[in-house]
Amino acid sequence: MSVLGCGYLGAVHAAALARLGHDVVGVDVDADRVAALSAGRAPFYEPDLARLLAEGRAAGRLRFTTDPAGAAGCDVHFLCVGTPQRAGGGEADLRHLDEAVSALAPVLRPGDVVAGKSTVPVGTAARVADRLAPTGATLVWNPEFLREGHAVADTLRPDRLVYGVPSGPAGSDAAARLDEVYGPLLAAGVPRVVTDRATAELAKVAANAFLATKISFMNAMAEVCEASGADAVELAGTMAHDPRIGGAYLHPGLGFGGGCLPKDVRACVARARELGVGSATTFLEEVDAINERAAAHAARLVRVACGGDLLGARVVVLGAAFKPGSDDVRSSPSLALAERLVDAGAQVVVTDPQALALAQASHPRLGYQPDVEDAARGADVVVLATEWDVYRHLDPVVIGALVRRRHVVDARHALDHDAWRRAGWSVHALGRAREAVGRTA
Ligand SMILES: NC(=O)c1ccc[n+]([C@@H]2O[C@H](COP(=O)([O-])OP(=O)(O)OC[C@H]3O[C@@H](n4cnc5c(N)ncnc54)[C@H](O)[C@@H]3O)[C@@H](O)[C@H]2O)c1
Ligand SMILES: O=c1ccn([C@@H]2O[C@H](COP(=O)(O)OP(=O)(O)O[C@H]3O[C@H](CO)[C@@H](O)[C@H](O)[C@H]3O)[C@@H](O)[C@H]2O)c(=O)[nH]1
Repeated sequence: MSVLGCGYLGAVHAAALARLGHDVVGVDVDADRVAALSAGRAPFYEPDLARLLAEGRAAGRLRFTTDPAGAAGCDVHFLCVGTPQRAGGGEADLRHLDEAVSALAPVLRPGDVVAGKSTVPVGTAARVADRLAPTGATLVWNPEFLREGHAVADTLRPDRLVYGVPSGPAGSDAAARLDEVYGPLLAAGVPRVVTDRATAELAKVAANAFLATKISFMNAMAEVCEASGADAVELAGTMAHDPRIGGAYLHPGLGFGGGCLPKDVRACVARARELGVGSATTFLEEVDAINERAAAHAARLVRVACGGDLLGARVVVLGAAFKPGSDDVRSSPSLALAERLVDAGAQVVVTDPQALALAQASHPRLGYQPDVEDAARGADVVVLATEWDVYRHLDPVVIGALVRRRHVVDARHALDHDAWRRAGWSVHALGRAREAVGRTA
């Protein structure tokens, strides 16, 4: 089988298919990425991916190429190319998908299955299916729900498999072929939902929109907590006891980033607007707006920690990745915060255990320092922006001896505030007015 697009999704998918026992060719237009993957190197940081790539190569089941003709002879093809936000608008940019479909079409044979895994606006599959009709291949939509940082485990043990298939025998045959592809997962009890293509496309978009909604809901409540003297972390903890609500994605803080949630919320807004569905448009616009406010709010906390003026203040930002366990800096809330601080006149030094190279490439005007202790030296404020374990476990006494002033802003609620206070730090955190009151009392 073939996998078109070997980024965070496709490289993991290709390696996982090889693990399931299939012969796999990965196709990507990025020659550097193909060279790295062909040499068995993961082109980005993702735990366990290098091991899976090495395994696939050693078994002779996994190869990579820049030539789409390499997909010839495969009977199942997975579309895993990027669908980023279009420059200057919220819509999804489907250019890469259209190019991949054009490149694939000449090698397709009647009865082949093309499975779209990229996240797309509802209605895209119908359009792609029309384009593929002359080839006789069947298009299914088979969205992917993996999380970066857990991508290998999520691909080999997904919560669910979703097949969006056309009606009729072609659809049933394609579903049966996907059952063979995912045989070991189904045998292990992974639930599978067979539906139409539009529902499958939306199953993915709606899941991400819902996760984003939970995060923004909690951040809105954190704003209420600050205004009223309540505590957002304790509030989230009490809500989590209700199994109808659940504790996942209720962690207040700097908000959601990455290559998925922000652009998928905006693409859903744009598509709902096109379809004339005002409720989804305005609802998700607010989810996005609350998320944008989270970084602005964190920047204000840093200003307060600095005594009201950021001009010339030295601020160390712990974390550049959009979340721990990844080197991905797409729409990283940490970097958005760092940029705001620079705008306000601060001298910002960013550190991160994995993401510095990508951060430096996309945000060249920020200062960078790979070593956390060197980064902290002479700082007026320390900001915890990405909750890597290495930052959670920093010794506030050791860091306290390096900085100029002991102010810490915990934008992810990841530090032991009592331990930091005992070491002489003033601690600032979103949605924790009571702590702030305690501090000034
Ligand atoms: N990253 C995730 O965690 C994740 C999870 C689930 C779904 N998704 C969705 O999967 C899709 C891919 O996301 P990603 O994070 O892997 O993006 P990415 O940017 O990391 O990877 C996309 C890859 O596609 C390649 N590409 C572009 N045009 C191509 C073409 N014509 N032919 C072959 N390759 C081409 C690029 O060179 C790149 O390597 C998106 O729709 C995304 O929303 C991503
Ligand atoms: O309570 C929470 C949980 C997460 N986040 C933030 O939300 C963002 C996204 O986190 P996560 O969902 O773990 O990352 P992704 O790897 O982007 O995964 C999401 O996006 C993928 C791509 O579509 C989907 O496949 C996954 O199911 C979906 O979880 C990160 O910035 C987190 O810091 C919070 O702020 N609070």
